[in-house]
Amino acid sequence: MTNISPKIYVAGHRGMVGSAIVRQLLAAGHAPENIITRTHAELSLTEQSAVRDFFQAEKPDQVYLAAAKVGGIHANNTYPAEFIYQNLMMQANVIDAAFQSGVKKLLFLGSSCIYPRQAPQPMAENALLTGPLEPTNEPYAIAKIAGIKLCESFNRQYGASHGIDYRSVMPTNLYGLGDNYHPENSHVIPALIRRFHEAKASHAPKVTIWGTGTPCREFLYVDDMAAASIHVMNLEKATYDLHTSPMQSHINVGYGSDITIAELAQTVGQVVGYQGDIDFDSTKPDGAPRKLMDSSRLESLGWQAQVNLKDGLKLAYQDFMTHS
Ligand SMILES: NC(=O)C1=CN([C@@H]2O[C@H](COP(=O)(O)OP(=O)(O)OC[C@H]3O[C@@H](n4cnc5c(N)ncnc54)[C@H](OP(=O)(O)O)[C@@H]3O)[C@@H](O)[C@H]2O)C=CC1
Ligand SMILES: C[C@H]1O[C@H](OP(=O)(O)OP(=O)(O)OC[C@H]2O[C@@H](n3cnc4c(=O)[nH]c(N)nc43)[C@H](O)[C@@H]2O)[C@@H](O)[C@@H](O)C1=O
Repeated sequence: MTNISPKIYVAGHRGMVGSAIVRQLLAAGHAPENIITRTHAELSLTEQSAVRDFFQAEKPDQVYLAAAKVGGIHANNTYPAEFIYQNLMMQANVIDAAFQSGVKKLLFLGSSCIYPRQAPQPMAENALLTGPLEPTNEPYAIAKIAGIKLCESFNRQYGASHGIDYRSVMPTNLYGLGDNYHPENSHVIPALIRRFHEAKASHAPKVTIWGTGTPCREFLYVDDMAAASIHVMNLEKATYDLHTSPMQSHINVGYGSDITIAELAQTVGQVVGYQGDIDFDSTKPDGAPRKLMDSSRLESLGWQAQVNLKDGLKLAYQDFMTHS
C-alpha cells in the first residue's frame, strides 16, 4: 500500500501534467495538506535564492518536477533562448535546493526530444547522446538532457552518503485536460482541436495543417503520464536500479504506437465533427520525422498506457469546450 505520509512538492501544479499528478495523489489518499504547491507568481523557479528559501522553509520529502517552459514546434523554434535558459535555471535551482534541504526522492520530467533526430525507431533509452538533435527544439532538448545528468550526477556523488534517489522520466507528446490551446504556441493536438472547432463553427471549407503531414508522432493522454510518474517515483530502489544504470537512469513513457500527422488531423476532424477538407502548408516545419518511444523498460517495471487516442481526444475536446 502507498505510504500516505510524505510531504510532496509538485512543481508546475497548474500545468497539464502537474495538475494531473495532484489529482491522482489526492485520489490515492494523500492528505491535501501534505501536497505542497506554489504558483509561478508566488515562486518563480528561475530565481535561485527564492527557490532555496522555499525548500528550506517547506522541507518536502518528495518532489515532482513538472514545471518547465513548454510549447510546440513553433514556440520552440521562435523562442529558443527562453526555452534553454528558463529550463536550465528551473531544474538546476530545484534539484540543487531539493538536495540542500534534504529531499530524498525527486522525479524530473524530460521529453522524447532528448533523442537524436535520426535515432533508430523505436527509440530506447540507450539512444541518448548518440547523434545530432532535431534543430527545431535542440535548445529545449539540451536543457532536458542536462536535467537527466543533474539527477544522475547528484545520485552518483551523494546517493550513498545522503540516501538520495533522483529519477527521470521522458514523456512522449502529451495531450489532455488542462492543455494549452494557443493557436500558435501549443502542441499539435490542442492546436488542431481549436482549429477544427473554429472551422466547424464558421463553416470554413478547409483546415490547413502545418508541414507535410508525413511526420509520425506518438501521443499519450495526460492521466497516463501522471500515473506513470507516480509509479516510477514509488518503485523500490532495488527494482529501479535493476532496470537502469547510474549513467543511464532515465525511463521512457510512451503510448506504444504512433500515427502520421495527416492521420491525426483526420481523427481530430472526426472527433470535432468537422466535415470540410484538410490541406497542408509545407512552408511550416515538420520537425523530427518520427519519434516513437521504446517503452519496454517501463513496461517491464509494471506500467502500461490505458487511454487510447480516440477516447483521449474525446476527453480533450470536452475539456476545450468547457474552457473555451
Ligand atoms: N506537453 C507535452 O506534450 C510534453 C511535456 N513534457 C514535459 O512535461 C512537463 C509538464 O509539461 P506540461 O504540464 O505540458 O506543461 P505546462 O505548460 O502545462 O505547465 C508547466 C508549468 O510550469 C510552470 N512554470 C513555468 N515556468 C515557471 C517558472 N519560471 N516558475 C514557476 N513555475 C513555472 C507553469 O506555470 P505558469 O503557467 O504559471 O507559467 C505551469 O504550471 C514539463 O517538464 C514538460 O517539458 C514532455 C514531453 C511532452
Ligand atoms: C513534445 C514535443 O513538442 C515539440 O515537438 P513536436 O513533436 O514537433 O511537436 P508539435 O506538437 O508542435 O508538432 C508535431 C507535428 O505536428 C505538426 N503540426 C501540424 N499542424 C500543427 C499545428 O497547428 N501546431 C503544431 N504545434 N504542430 C502542428 C508539426 O509541424 C509537427 O510535424 C517540441 O518542440 C518539444 O516541445 C517536444 O518535446
